[in-house]
Amino acid sequence: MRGIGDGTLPVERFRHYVRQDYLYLVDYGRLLALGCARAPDLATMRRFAELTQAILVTEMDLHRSFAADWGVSEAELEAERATPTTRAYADFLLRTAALGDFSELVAALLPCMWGYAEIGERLAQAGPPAHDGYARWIATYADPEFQALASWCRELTDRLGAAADPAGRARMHAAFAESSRCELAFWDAAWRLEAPAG
Ligand SMILES: Cc1ncc(CO)c(N)n1
Repeated sequence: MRGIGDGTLPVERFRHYVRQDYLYLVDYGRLLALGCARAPDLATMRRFAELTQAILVTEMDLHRSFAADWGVSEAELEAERATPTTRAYADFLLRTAALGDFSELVAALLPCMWGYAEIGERLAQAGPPAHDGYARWIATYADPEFQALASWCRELTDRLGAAADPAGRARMHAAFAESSRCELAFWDAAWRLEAPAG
């Protein structure tokens, strides 16, 4: 992340990250769409629809723009093979969405939004790097709209946590912790240029 902030990140690591992140975002979009379907009220449904749109359109446009810069087509991005780390993270999210309750789903999606909002904000405060692509990456996550969606996710998690019984809260904690571990592993996998599964 520091390498994105100061423009020194070797581009092969960034490329690896963008290609795997594209696959990740497809499933993250599915998670949000499932959240939309399961949301307890219409106002929450609308937010989930907005979140889904923000990921599948705005955020993935960023990835598509990088791919275009590298002469990589959208179809090639989609055809990329997932690494074990990408697969494990996406499987965990979708398993939680399929088998857990709405509160667990929300706790599982929070580290993704919160982590990137935090990184985007901090790197933006330090000023844009000389590298155009990395500056674009930072601007996407520092954007007030992304920041607002991340804040809303935090508030929703707090509300659901306050309303949950101790066992429900423990399940939320577990989902949040597992997702946070997956986030860290995802950065590390790009750094190591992890090979695709199978
Ligand atoms: C792995 C990962 N987590 C969170 C985000 C932010 O949506 C992202 N693009 N990728």
